[in-house]
Amino acid sequence: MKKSFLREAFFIFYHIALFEFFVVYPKIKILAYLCHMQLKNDLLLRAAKGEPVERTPVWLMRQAGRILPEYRAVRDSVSGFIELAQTPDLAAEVTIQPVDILGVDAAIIFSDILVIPEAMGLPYEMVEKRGPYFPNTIQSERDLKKLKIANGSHDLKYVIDAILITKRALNGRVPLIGFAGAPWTIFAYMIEGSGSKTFSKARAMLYTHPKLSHQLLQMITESTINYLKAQINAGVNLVQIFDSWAGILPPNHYDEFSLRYISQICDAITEVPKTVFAKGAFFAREKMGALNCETIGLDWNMGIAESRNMIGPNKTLQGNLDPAALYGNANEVEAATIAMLDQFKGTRHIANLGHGVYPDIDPEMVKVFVNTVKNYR
Ligand SMILES: Cc1c2[nH]c(c1CCC(=O)O)Cc1[nH]c(c(CCC(=O)O)c1C)Cc1[nH]c(c(CCC(=O)O)c1C)Cc1[nH]c(c(C)c1CCC(=O)O)C2
Repeated sequence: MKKSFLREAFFIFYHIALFEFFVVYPKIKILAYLCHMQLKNDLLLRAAKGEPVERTPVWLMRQAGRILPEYRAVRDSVSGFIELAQTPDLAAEVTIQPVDILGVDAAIIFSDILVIPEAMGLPYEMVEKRGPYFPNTIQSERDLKKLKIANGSHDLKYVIDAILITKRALNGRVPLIGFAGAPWTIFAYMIEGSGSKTFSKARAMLYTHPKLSHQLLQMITESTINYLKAQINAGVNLVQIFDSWAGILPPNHYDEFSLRYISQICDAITEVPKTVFAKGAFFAREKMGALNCETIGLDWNMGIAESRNMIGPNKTLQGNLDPAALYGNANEVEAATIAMLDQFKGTRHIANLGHGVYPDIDPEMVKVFVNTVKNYR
């Protein structure tokens, strides 16, 4: 009798324990995870999806690094940009600085578009005051054979770790933006080996070796998709593709060697909203309206009303104050920002500059820009 009672008690206890462990505990964990992940400010995501917003969200391209003395203090504590980007705790710290100091509505993970060539087997250096430099470049089939398709979570683990730390530290205050370079812009650096006014070696390659160009662009595209998916799994809420050198291609080459690959990326990324910023691609605006993405970034040369007509009503537009407008005094910055906001008329808009903020801009003027957007109705 006593024995069978004990057996019964053990049996019940055993099942309760099983239920707790496999049903209740995971549910609590998932709930905690969701609560933690719930964004307190999701203006950027709602604006990207075309949902109603109380006010226009605002952030700045290249807001992490460049302008803040707080950034320079962290950077001076290590050997330079690359070590900073590869130290997840520090990368997370400088990612969050603009949220704390400038009051922007989103953070963008501190890294660089050139981590992709490195993960494919082509390392870069960052030369003080001159920019990126690749000791080896791609010139032939033989060079291409040395490259591999990058695996985002393994080859770029330091970025993924920085995202995980940033998400925890942000605690849902604002969304975190992930990013990558567009395949054409990455290709341009891999062929040219450094920045250039004309990228003539990279453009020559499209004429002299079209097949090799497509092979390399396809490898970059697949690496980029892997990388963006790894960023999304780690918690980024939106991704932006930077095609910084879009504007140096003729329209037919832009279709064939850039848009085609951006389009593959947009189709492959289905988990979060996507922004495509193609600097100088005024000639491609109609086609960009047909991309499978939520937001199109405008540079400051692109007319706002004209861009809306060409891109259509079904995309959010991001931009596009001239970065040089921030050299003005507070009244001038405010007036320029209001003039820009007036033209967007509040419809599907994310406020930003028309390109990255310039390194010698006074952070106080960035605050005037941000606060003008926040107070605008
Ligand atoms: C073309 C391009 C690059 N990198 C990037 C682009 C696309 C955007 C654009 O068109 O501006 C993108 C980028 N680079 C960096 C970020 C971090 C996040 C952000 O603040 O937006 C982002 C989004 C950090 C960085 N990338 C770089 C720095 C400066 C390094 C330093 O601290 O000295 C930072 C903070 C270096 C870099 N990296 C690159 C160049 C040409 C340079 C040198 C000149 C410069 O500062 O822009 C390549």
